Amino acid sequence: MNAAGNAHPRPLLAARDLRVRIGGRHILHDVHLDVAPHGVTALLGRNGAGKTTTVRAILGLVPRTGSILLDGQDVSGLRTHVLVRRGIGYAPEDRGVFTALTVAENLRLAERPGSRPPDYALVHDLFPELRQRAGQPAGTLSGGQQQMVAIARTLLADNRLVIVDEPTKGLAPKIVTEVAEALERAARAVPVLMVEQNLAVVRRLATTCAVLVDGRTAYAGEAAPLLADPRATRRLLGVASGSTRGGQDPPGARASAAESPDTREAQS
Ligand SMILES: Nc1ncnc2c1ncn2[C@@H]1O[C@H](COP(=O)(O)OP(=O)(O)OP(=O)(O)O)[C@@H](O)[C@H]1O
Repeated sequence: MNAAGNAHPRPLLAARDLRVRIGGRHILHDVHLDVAPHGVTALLGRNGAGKTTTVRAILGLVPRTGSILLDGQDVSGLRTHVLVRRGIGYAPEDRGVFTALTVAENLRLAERPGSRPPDYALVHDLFPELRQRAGQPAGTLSGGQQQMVAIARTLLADNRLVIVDEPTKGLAPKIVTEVAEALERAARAVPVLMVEQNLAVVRRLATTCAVLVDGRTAYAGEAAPLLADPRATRRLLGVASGSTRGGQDPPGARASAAESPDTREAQS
């Protein structure tokens, strides 16, 4: 219960009727998404469903319509640099690491004059390797280490929401576990919106989720009931929930919210 006596606290970020059109093509039609004020919210969907575009729309990196509230304040019309100043951190799918700069220099880029001092203790506790490799050019790091730099940067800045896009993509299983552990601990400090196709990672980290199908929200709610329903995950994500990786289309599989009577439909 929150102070108002509601079972569901106000979402930290609430996107409604988010639409994106690029080059005359409708990429997002009607996305709505609530990011919980605590822990990890997962954004799921098959390849090409619109997950990255949704994140980019929230950040103002693509022209969008619809409403976006951050902590109840309308931020729909704000440009990216203003949203960043308002405390939205972003670790993009390509990690956005400056390869010619050292690890320490990459981290220093996240420091924001005038806001609270960067929490290097937290970052070095989560990612001890980054302290050891402080003087190493980031371009010589492994993919997993670069991912750690990208996540660490979002934690150093004084952010109230961190968005990570496919943090475990392409990583070896051992590194996936390390990144998942770090995110789990990071989410105790700041709420996280995570685009992820590794359902084992989603199961471990996310309490709430939204599933996109063809640029529309097809499910929004608790993650556990969805992941416990192999028929629903097969329909919406293209895999049975016992599988590790969502997002791939098995032959003959077709995600359709309309044909999912046992799956809670998205609510406006
Ligand atoms: N700049 C763009 N120009 C044209 N089409 C685009 C652009 N960006 C995305 N798209 C298209 O929009 C659709 C959604 O792409 P998006 O990257 O958001 O999906 P996704 O769910 O993140 O996919 P993936 O899991 O493969 O990363 C895809 O069909 C993609 O080809």
